[in-house]
Amino acid sequence: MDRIRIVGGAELNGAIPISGAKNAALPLMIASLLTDETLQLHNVPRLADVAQLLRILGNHGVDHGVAGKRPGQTAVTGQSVRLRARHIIDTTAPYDLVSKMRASFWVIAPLLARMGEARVSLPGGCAIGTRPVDLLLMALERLGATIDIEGGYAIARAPKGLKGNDIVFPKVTVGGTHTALMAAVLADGTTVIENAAREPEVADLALCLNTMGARITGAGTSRIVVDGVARLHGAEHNVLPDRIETGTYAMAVAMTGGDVMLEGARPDLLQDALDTLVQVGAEISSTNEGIRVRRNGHGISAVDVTTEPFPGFPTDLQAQFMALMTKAKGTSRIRETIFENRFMHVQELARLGARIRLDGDLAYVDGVERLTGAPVMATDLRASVSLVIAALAAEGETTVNRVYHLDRGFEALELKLGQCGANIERISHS
Ligand SMILES: CC(=O)N[C@H]1[C@@H](OP(=O)(O)OP(=O)(O)OC[C@H]2O[C@@H](n3ccc(=O)[nH]c3=O)[C@H](O)[C@@H]2O)O[C@H](CO)[C@@H](O)[C@@H]1O
Ligand SMILES: C=C(OP(=O)(O)O)C(=O)O
Repeated sequence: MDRIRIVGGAELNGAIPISGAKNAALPLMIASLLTDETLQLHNVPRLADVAQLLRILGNHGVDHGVAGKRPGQTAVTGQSVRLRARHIIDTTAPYDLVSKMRASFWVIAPLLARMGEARVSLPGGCAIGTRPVDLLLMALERLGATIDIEGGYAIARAPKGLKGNDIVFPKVTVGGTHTALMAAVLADGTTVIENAAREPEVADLALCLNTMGARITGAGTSRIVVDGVARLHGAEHNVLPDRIETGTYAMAVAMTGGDVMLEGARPDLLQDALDTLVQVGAEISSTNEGIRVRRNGHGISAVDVTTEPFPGFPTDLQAQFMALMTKAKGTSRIRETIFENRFMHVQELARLGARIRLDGDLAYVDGVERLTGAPVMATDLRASVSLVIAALAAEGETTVNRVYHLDRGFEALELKLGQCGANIERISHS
């Protein structure tokens, strides 16, 4: 298993190209199941999750190919992926595939919409908490599907097709909104999704679906209206930049000090997190090139945050922000409201000398003068990168084990940080 070795203490200076968003690329790839024509996606990050989803889609009959680089794509980021689901050969997504990646459960919606049936293994929980799908199934039922749970599988059937209807989500769910959208686009009549997730990745999916011939308005707001169409066609679409990767590197610069241009990053995708970083003591400016993050000289201050659905502070940046707060002046209170167990990084940060107390969904982080390197273990994707951020500012050497978590969501991490001056290397073990 690969490990990452970091010797802390170096400032970050230079430029980091921001990759396409994992959490947009995955539902966009799944949308290829909705048409028998080709969907070509550009700016798809090279990640383990993308490779795994290609395997899952292949099982349903999707042909794929990497279609070559576009001008402007660098060696470090992105690939263009061509997907064609000319024939769906299997409407079952088995346990051994779905259990490896939660987002693959979303295939249930396009398979049902196009084929009238889908049999998809329930995803189960993961390190950050339970990952329920009751609201995703509720959305499909509202569109006329029958749902049976048998042998660990959700079996959705709509032999006469789906019918547009109102779907009111009792809480904001990104997966639920993706599911509702992908089912409603081919339903007969109009669907109104109330309390829809406003995450940019939902709007990106809707934009792509509209390019494929769907009729969706209001994506990016909490009320989305979908007028169903009989069929969708092929399209070409650019995946939007990864706001979580952007925020992660912004926090790394705030942690180490320095001056880095996050190329291609869009401030509108993470305004709340950027405002928080300004309160912490970083300087943030937006240019045509991207977002410039600087911190020179003075230290960082403790700031409280609460994770919330978009446009609030994202749960996917909570671990990274906690790493930053370990060296802030004062005590920061960090409340996690989306996942009940997303504090697995706390005990590993403690190994580097962080002082953090947990009380239910609240973490109290008392800033310390110095962190010191140690061997640490990644427990999930964002937790693992929080350890990298802490290690960059720790004295001495840190080894981050279980790097496969990082490879799920951070493209060329050691290259991107290394070219800005970080002392970081991957130690490969075959
Ligand atoms: C709103 C939110 O921040 N969602 C995050 C969530 O999306 P993801 O799509 O995984 O999760 P949801 O947005 O669906 O879940 C939001 C909340 O709703 C609950 N829920 C969800 C579905 C369901 O059927 N029943 C139910 O009760 C969840 O337990 C959770 O507390 O994790 C992703 C990966 O970390 C993040 O990128 C998303 O930003
Ligand atoms: C936890 C994440 O991914 P997933 O929902 O696929 O587990 C994430 O993107 O931070």
